[in-house]
Amino acid sequence: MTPAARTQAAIDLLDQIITAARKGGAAADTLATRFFAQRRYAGSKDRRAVRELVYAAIRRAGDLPVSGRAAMLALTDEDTDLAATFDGSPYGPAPIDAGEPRATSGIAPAWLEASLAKSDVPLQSLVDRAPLDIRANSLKPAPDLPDAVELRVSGGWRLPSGTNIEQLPAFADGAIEVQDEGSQIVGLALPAQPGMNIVDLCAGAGGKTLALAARMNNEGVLIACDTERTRLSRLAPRAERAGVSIVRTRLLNPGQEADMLADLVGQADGVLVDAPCSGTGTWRRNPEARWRLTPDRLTKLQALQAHVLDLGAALVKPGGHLVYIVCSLLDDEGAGQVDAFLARHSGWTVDLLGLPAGRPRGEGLRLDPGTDGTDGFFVARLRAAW
Ligand SMILES: C[S@@+](CC[C@H](N)C(=O)[O-])C[C@H]1O[C@@H](n2cnc3c(N)ncnc32)[C@H](O)[C@@H]1O
Repeated sequence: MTPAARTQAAIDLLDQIITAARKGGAAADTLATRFFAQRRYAGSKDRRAVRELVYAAIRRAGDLPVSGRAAMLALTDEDTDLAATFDGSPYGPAPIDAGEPRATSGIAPAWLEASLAKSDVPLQSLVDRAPLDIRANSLKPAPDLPDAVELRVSGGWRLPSGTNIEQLPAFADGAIEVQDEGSQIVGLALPAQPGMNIVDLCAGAGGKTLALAARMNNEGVLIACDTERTRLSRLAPRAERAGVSIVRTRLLNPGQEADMLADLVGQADGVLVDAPCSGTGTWRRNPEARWRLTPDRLTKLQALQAHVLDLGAALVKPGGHLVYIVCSLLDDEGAGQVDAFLARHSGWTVDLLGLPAGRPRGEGLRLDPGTDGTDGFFVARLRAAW
């Protein structure tokens, strides 16, 4: 592909991403995969170049751009080579008209930037590129990763960006899992020992479940729940690959969770509530997610967070732990949720957390990309009365 054709391809893909963000369609990564599957003529260098242009344009635009062309034009202000590809050549974009609309640069839509500021969130690095972190699975022999750099968390490693992880023998053997350093760190907040009875209430595809199972040395009971069948169904094959046999999955029906969890009430040594959230801490990985969030969606997420916290609390046995995690930096989803929980439930106390990253925020700790170099998280550990 010519440089101009790559620019036009990036504009076309951005148009699809913008439409999907507006209408609640597929994520950018999924759209990119489909886009290239339909354009077999694009070689690997073309695909990489187009992806880079697309993600640079997404990262730069704080709010939903009016079009893919407007998003790309915003990049041309600092990139004269890119501007030169708007040359009207076959397969290339039309020449730039003075006064054409350009996407405005920023970190997030104005309402969201205001919420982040209210929560004292350092805005720098929120949409930077994320590194590639893995967790070595202690249930398997130590992986051979000559180019890896050790992280602050035991068993955590950073691989050179661009590593094709799925082609590493250690991945096929279940000796490593992709997991952001911050995610590994906040998971440590739940005491997990061999023989314990633990519930991972919002397990998803099991990123934190598998880390818990390894810390339990695959001994005890680990019940992984979720309301999303597709996500939860990805856990069993991952567990098998990782040599984990203590996980029992339980698919919950939204609205009927309490009934479906009734047999577990008051039984768990520990419950992890890795709650559904806005994902403001993971924009490095899904930068277009900030175009999708609305105040109404945020309000609904907050109600869901309070709901899953209450569900989780009921499962904890006297003296047991409830750990609340969100990959959001907003106080309304983090520290504020824990304050509201403590106001609703008497008899719970808060444990001080000593983790290798993060700073105190309300009754918990917050990790942010700018300060910690991890995805953003809030975590708090609560203890049930004896
Ligand atoms: C942040 S994600 C979990 C990520 C996962 N723990 C991991 O480490 O990869 C939140 C999960 O909560 C699930 N969820 C939403 N509502 C729920 C509910 N009422 N009960 C249980 N899980 C729920 C979502 O389907 C989603 O998979």
